Amino acid sequence: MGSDAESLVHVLLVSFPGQGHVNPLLRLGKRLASKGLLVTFTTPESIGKQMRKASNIGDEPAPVGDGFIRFEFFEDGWDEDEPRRQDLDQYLPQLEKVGKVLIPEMIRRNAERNRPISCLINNPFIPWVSDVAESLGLPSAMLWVQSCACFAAYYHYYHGLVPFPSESAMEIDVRLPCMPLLKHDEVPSFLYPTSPYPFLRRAILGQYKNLDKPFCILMDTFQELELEIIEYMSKICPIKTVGPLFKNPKVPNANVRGDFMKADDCVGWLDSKPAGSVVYVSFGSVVYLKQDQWDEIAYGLLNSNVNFLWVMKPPHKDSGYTVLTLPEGFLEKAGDKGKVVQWSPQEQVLAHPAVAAFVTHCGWNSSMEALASGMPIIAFPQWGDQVTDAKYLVDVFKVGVRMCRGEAEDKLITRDVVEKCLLEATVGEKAAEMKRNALKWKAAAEAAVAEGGSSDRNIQAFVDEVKRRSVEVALAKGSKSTVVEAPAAAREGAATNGKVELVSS
Ligand SMILES: O=c1ccn([C@@H]2O[C@H](COP(=O)(O)OP(=O)(O)O)[C@@H](O)[C@H]2O)c(=O)[nH]1
Ligand SMILES: O=C(/C=C/c1ccccc1)O[C@@H]1O[C@H](CO)[C@@H](O)[C@H](O)[C@H]1O
Repeated sequence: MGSDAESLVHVLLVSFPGQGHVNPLLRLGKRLASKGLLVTFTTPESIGKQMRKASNIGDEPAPVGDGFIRFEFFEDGWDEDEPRRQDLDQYLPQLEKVGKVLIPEMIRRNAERNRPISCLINNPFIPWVSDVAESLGLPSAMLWVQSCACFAAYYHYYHGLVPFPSESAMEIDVRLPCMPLLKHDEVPSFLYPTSPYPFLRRAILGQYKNLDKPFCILMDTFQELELEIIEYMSKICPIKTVGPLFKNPKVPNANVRGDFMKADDCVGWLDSKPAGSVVYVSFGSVVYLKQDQWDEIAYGLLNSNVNFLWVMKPPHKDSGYTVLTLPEGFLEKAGDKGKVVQWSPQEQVLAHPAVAAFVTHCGWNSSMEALASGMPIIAFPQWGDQVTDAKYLVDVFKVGVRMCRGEAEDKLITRDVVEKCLLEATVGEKAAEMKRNALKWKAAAEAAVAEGGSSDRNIQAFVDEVKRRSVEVALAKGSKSTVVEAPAAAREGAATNGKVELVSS
């Protein structure tokens, strides 16, 4: 590795191996690199393999702005085709067991190769990363990859601060400070007593058990979007909002991406469509609908007569899902009005002038990408944070219409409802009003990440703090020579050119 990269303060980003987690952490990594850090991104090799195949990930550190980003993956201890990876109840403990050994080894290896790590950053579902940092005397931070509203909901649940739906009172509404009243089915659904995903509730609440360990909780949201709840929770936890992370004003190294699948080409097809004439339909990387629901959506799309781009990702072979099919003759009937792909370049799609609205499962990444692209949505949430995000997108941010309330309702949304929602979001006064609101959020998002905006200031403050702490870490370890760009406070009385040289004892 070039000595340029070796002289920079080095942070290690450890990601849960899900697309909705890798994307925001990698985007944060690029942002930190652009501000002059050396960033190493790691996640299990099973995903590393897919990322290398689908995206442009080389062996050398990639230059990003003033810094660099590089990748190192770790083995999770299971065979390549181990089906238990799809069962998080088994996989999360395995990841913790292996990660607690291999991440310290990775950190030691990097120190031996003249790039000592000064800080660890993880995303939710793998809260043990802050234990690793603590055991090695390193600072850690956590990137919360959902909304601040969801963060607050989990916080109040964990500390038992307000009543939540329980077995004896399933349908109670939940009143949280600085938030609209949440109906029982608008609370993050992992908290329902009947949730089929108790392992995800455990994983997320594990993060709250460890919440005193990270010195900073970074959030992929922005001050202006969730003002009151961010201010409220910031008095309790060391929160810094840094989103929307996907909107990087300086677009440093757009080649570094973390897709698990190569995106199909659909931009040429979009180019051939009139402005505001296409509905984009995607349910993210994990949600998988039932065949009868898929059929209703298909007929709703045909009957509404809109142009559509529909993502139909293949299920993982060990997921237990059967492959969805389209109704017979569907593609012929749609003709050039419709395009079906396995994976889309979503950021480009949402920014495309042909796209009028987005039917989304309301994962937080998709929600932020839509808001920051000025894209009205049609909410089709299923579980977890998605049901809360849908509430906010429709009733608080006012950029969408609701097509369903979530998986727990167990209700087939018929083709008539699908058609009605598609038309409501694309034609008429309500559609125009949602578009105006969406464009306001787009402008606010751009201002937040622009130089001097709320998220940009927070990123810069975080980078300065990491650099300051790296000096402390190096001193405590009596480590080998590390040159850092010193933050203003540390510069006083220090060496020339704003650099501090620490020499090993
Ligand atoms: O065809 C697709 C579908 C999704 N995404 C990306 O995958 C991520 C999905 O994250 P989200 O939180 O929306 O949902 P999840 O997949 O975690 O449920 C987002 O960054 C999307 O831009 C994409 O690039 N192409
Ligand atoms: O990535 C996941 C969940 C992955 C999973 C779940 C069950 C079995 C295997 C893998 O969740 C998504 O995370 C996003 C960020 O927290 C969130 O916004 C999306 O709604 C989730 O779908």
